[in-house]
Amino acid sequence: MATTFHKMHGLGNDFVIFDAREADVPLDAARVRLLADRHRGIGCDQLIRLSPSDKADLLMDIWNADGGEAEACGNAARCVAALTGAKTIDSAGGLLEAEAGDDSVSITLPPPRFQWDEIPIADPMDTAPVPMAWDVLEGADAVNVGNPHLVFFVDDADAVALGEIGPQIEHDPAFPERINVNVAEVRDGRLKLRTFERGAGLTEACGTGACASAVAAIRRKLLASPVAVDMPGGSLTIHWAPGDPIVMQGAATHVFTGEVDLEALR
Ligand SMILES: N[C@@H](CCC[C@H](N)C(=O)O)C(=O)O
Repeated sequence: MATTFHKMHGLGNDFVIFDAREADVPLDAARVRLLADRHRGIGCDQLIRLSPSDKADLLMDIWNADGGEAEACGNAARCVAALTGAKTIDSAGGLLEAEAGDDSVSITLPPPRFQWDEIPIADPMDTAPVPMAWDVLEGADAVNVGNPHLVFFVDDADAVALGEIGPQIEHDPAFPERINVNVAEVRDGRLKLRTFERGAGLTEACGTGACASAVAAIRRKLLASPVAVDMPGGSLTIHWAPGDPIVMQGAATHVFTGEVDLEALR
C-alpha cells in the first residue's frame, strides 16, 4: 500500500516527513534506516512523523538516519510549520511555537539547560567548559536545547577533521545519550558553524546546533543577540537572552511529495 511522504530540507539538512494525523504510519528503527538510506531508500538525515497531540497542533516524532530517536530538530520544525501551518508543535524536547512567513519560519524553543545532569553527562562536572579533550578539541561548552550539544570554539572551523573526531566524541561514555558535536568560529561578528550530528554524521546545517552554539557564544560574550550563524547549507538567525526561550529564524524548502510502499522496503 502506498504511503504519502514529503521530502523537505532546512538549509540542506533533509527530511522525509510522514503525516500520520489521519492514518497511522508504522515506523521502527529498521524501517527508518532503510527509508533514510540514500541508495536503498529515499534518503534523508532525519525522518519525521506527525501525529495528533492534545497539547499542540501536532506531535513531531524524530528519528535520525541510524534509526535512533531524537528529542529535537530545529530545521525539521521549520519544515513542519511551513508544510502544515502548525503554530504549536509538541516534541520530546518540549513544546515549540512556530510562525511561518513568506520566506522564512521562526521557531521558539524552550530555554536552554546547562547542568551536567540536564545535558546529560555521566558524572558531575562543569559544563562551561567541560574539562575534557579529544585530540585537538578541548574546552567545549555543553548545552541542551531539547537535545544535547557540545560546542567547541575554534580558530578555523574548516580545519577540524570533524568527520573523524565527531564519532569518537558522539560515542564517548561520558555522554550516556550520545551527543551532537559543533565546531564554531567567530568571524566578522558572525558564527561559522559545522556540525557532526548524533545519529546522522556531518550535515549541511543543524538548527539546534545553531541555537546551542549561539547561546554558548552569547554566554561567553563573544557575540550579542541576534547571532547570525553560517553553515555549509545556509544561514540562520538566533535570538536569545539568559533565562529566555530561544528563537530561530530561517528558510524551509519543500522538495517534492511522493509515495512509498513501506512493506516493500528490504
Ligand atoms: N538536524 C537537526 C537535529 C537532529 C537531531 C540530532 N541529530 C540529535 O540526535 O539530537 C536540527 O536541525 O536541529
